[in-house]
Amino acid sequence: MSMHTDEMIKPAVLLLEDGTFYKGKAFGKTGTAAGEICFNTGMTGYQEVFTDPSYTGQVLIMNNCYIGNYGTRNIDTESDSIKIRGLICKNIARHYSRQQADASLDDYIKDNGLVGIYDVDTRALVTHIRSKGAMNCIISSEIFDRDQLQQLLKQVPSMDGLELSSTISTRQVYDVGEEAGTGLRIAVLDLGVKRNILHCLAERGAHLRVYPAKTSFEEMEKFQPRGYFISNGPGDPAAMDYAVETVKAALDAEKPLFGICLGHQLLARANDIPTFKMHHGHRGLNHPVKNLLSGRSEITTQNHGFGVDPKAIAQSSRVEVTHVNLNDQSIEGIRVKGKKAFSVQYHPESTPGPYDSRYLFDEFISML
Ligand SMILES: NC(=O)CC[C@H](N)C(=O)O
Repeated sequence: MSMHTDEMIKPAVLLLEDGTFYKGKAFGKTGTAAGEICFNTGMTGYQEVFTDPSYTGQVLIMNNCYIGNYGTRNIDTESDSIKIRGLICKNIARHYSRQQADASLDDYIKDNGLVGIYDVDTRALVTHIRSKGAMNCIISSEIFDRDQLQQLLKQVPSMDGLELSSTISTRQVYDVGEEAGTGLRIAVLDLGVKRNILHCLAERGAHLRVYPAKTSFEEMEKFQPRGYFISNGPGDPAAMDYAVETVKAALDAEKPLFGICLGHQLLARANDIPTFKMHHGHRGLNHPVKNLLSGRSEITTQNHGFGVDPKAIAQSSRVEVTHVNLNDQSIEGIRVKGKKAFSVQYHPESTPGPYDSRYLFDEFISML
């Protein structure tokens, strides 16, 4: 049980690149944090979202008006630590209730050294970003001077053109899943992989070998994998030529390949389809997507700020669209003609989110 008393309430501030300024209250670590501001519309799953490596470098607004209601659990994580740079909320739950919880969100955030601001009008803030688009921001519970904050904010790099995967990818090669027997060896290029993706593959009998972001195709071939998985991850796919080369080599070798989110963007790039920075991205648990091959719709989990160019795909002789977003018609899935290579922009592993798209893991496993 976590209690806040009035004496514990300290001020915090938020400044956006366009000068928008909010006063709120501090929680988590006392400090300053800056990055690209983005918002997630999910009503549950905050801990999985905070630990998703694809959020590296971002300050996150949670749209749900209360965060922390069910505390935190040591196992509800998508990586070994919180990856969001900072957190913006309307309310932090003063009490949490869940029998299996290990800690309050407040304690968890403090332990992870995350700077947070709450009591911000998040509805107004999200509406602002939806109309003005993605931009950088700074939050602080130690610096309150706007000029000083503005100076610090100017030093924060734009997400456009930023390569981040190599900063958070595994340093060492490691194995997950069945090691003796099934022969379903998959080489995983870790660009910031979520744990549940590895779990979804391993529970289908795969033996995974997970490699650092800058591993070459030749190096991974030594494992003699039956297929390649290209993971999700943070940053701008346009700044990742090294990974595009790896994907191209896997395609040239006719190896089955599955990509999720960043992996999808890289599969597009490997086929000369450029990516672009979206206005404010898709982040939530209820994005409707239509599978054009089956005619079925899925409710999907999403977390991306870049997309693949629809015009280039329409003109491509190599790639075809398999999934579209029913909200804005953006490209959600592609496959490479004549090859066993496909990818989706959304997150079939969900966590948090619905299980509608788990069939994609079955399809990849059956390709092997
Ligand atoms: N979840 C992801 O893999 C995100 C991919 C990429 N960093 C984007 O924001 O679009």
